[in-house]
Amino acid sequence: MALDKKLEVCLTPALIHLYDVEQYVVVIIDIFRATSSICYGIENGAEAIIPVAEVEECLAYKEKHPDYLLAAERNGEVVKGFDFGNSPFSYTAEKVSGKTVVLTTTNGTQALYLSRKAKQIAIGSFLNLTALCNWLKTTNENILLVCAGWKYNFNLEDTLFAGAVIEQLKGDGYRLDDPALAANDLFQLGKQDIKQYLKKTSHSERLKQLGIEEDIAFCLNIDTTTAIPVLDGNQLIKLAL
Ligand SMILES: O=C(O)[C@H](CS(=O)(=O)O)OP(=O)(O)O
Ligand SMILES: [Mg+2]
Repeated sequence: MALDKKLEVCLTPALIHLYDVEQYVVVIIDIFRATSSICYGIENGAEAIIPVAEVEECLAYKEKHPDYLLAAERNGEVVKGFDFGNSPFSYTAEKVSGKTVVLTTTNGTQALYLSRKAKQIAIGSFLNLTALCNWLKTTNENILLVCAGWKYNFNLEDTLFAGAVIEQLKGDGYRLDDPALAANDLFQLGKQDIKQYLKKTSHSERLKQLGIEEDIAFCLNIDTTTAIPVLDGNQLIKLAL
């Protein structure tokens, strides 16, 4: 089979300048917790989630749209005065159905901003893993998996998830780069028990100290949703299939 499409991994947003993102469908990955919460919110009927890089940008939206919900998180905590932060439990149908949410987080929304010129941007998490992969297979495009990492550094959970995506796509005519091969090798190490394997991550430790271990377990549930959030203009909406 001719390997005519690229399947690559950007291990941290600090490396995004190495890629010509316009040539790729980009998948943003921030397992703990931004992209898991976005997938859950869109699945639960949020009309749109508007990702912004800075807290101040959230506030500017509220002036024009008093009905929007404002979500802001920094260093794992809800920013004072905001409706909620980055916990998936804030994105239930009761809270977000029919609503537009403006969201800024420490890592995930930064990765999104830096990838904004991509051919198309989709949001990935363990929650929508198989739905995402099935759709990616139909795009017939080069794919770049962008790991949000932690403060521009590498992290295990986002890379392992990239490896899980590669597991479903490899063999479909993609040419993998070395980061993609490494991510898939990491997935082989952790796949028997992902929750156990990722217990050692520094982010699990941070969230545990904040008393939000349930968020970690929730973000590692596999295939509990099917919605694929995609960027349309400046907002994330459910991809119409
Ligand atoms: O809210 C989170 O889980 C993290 C916070 S941090 O990594 O501890 O700063 O933000 P995210 O943008 O979802 O990685
Ligand atoms: Mg994160």
